Amino acid sequence: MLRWEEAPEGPALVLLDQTLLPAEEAELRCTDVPALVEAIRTLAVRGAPLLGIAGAYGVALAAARGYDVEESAGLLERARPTAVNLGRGVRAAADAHRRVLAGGGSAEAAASAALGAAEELHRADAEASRRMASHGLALLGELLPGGGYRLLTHCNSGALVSGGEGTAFAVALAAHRAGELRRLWVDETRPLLQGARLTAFEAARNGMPYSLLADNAAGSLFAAGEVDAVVIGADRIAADGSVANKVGSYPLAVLARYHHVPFVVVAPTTTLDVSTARGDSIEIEQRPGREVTEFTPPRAGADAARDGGVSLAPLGAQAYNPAFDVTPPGLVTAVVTEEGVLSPVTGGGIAELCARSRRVSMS
Ligand SMILES: CSC[C@@H](O)[C@@H](O)C(=O)COP(=O)(O)O
Repeated sequence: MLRWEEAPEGPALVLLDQTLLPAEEAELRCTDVPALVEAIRTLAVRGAPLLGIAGAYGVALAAARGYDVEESAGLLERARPTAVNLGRGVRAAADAHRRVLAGGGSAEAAASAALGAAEELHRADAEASRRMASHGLALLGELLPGGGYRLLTHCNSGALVSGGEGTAFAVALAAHRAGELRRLWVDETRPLLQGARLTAFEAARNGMPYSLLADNAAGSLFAAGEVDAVVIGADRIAADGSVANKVGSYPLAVLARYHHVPFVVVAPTTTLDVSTARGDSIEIEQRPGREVTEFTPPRAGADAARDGGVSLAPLGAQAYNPAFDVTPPGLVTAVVTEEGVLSPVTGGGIAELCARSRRVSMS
């Protein structure tokens, strides 16, 4: 969903602008770091794994175009706080760049090392996605031996956020290809509608049986016995197994527990963060209140910050708009990574997965 482009006037990072989906599939060419930072803040590029990849390419872009790499890395890393992948991707490329310079290499060689780190991260994420889909499908087979799954998902975790086919969505897609997906329930995911705009778009593209629901309809769906499992992604998993993901994930976990339905988190090991001890230490991004009080339809050239949208509330209404919430490990049935499945979710298990991944992944 993004690519590096070499052009006579210099390199660019080309993104599919997710703010315009599903109305329009348009590309956004970032030729400098401020443009990429803006694309990250406005969610033109989004989702934990892709943020890591974009951040790494951002450092490569700064290096290739002769900007101050350390300063650019700082700007990128601070663009959004919750997904641990962003800082990780940025640091992986910045470290590669720094190592070459420290060894007496040229600026060109350092830039090429930063690009190599970004490409490696991109490739490794595609591979992780394949392995998560396979582990996740096997897990569903164990949890739901009857087959014919009705899966509920939240936000967007497919190819739009990944070097491959995604995280939780990739598991649902694998179930579909295996002939075992009876229905994908797609939460619309207020206020920015990643479910309605993006997951439904990906489900339709893949010919999956899906239905969209307003987030507040989930309770009645569980009560009607229509959900066999919840599958969601993650933006950061703390050392104790707490899972930060799109706001609205935690209420689904509570519902799932009450209704004895498995709640499965699918995330690459690059989303595990053992340096954050507990869920309440995870920084939760607070977004502008107007995302709740106004609606800006996806359309070419629209910019919610500049144009505003259609008012949904009285002028001057205050709003609470956290982008993420945290689900405690006790409510999570399993965490599926490319290195295997952890169930039950414990701090020791997270540390073990993380240690295993260090051989293949980044610090
Ligand atoms: C692999 S997707 C996991 C998460 O990144 C996803 O569920 C999510 O919360 C994305 O939030 P967003 O604010 O759209 O970047």
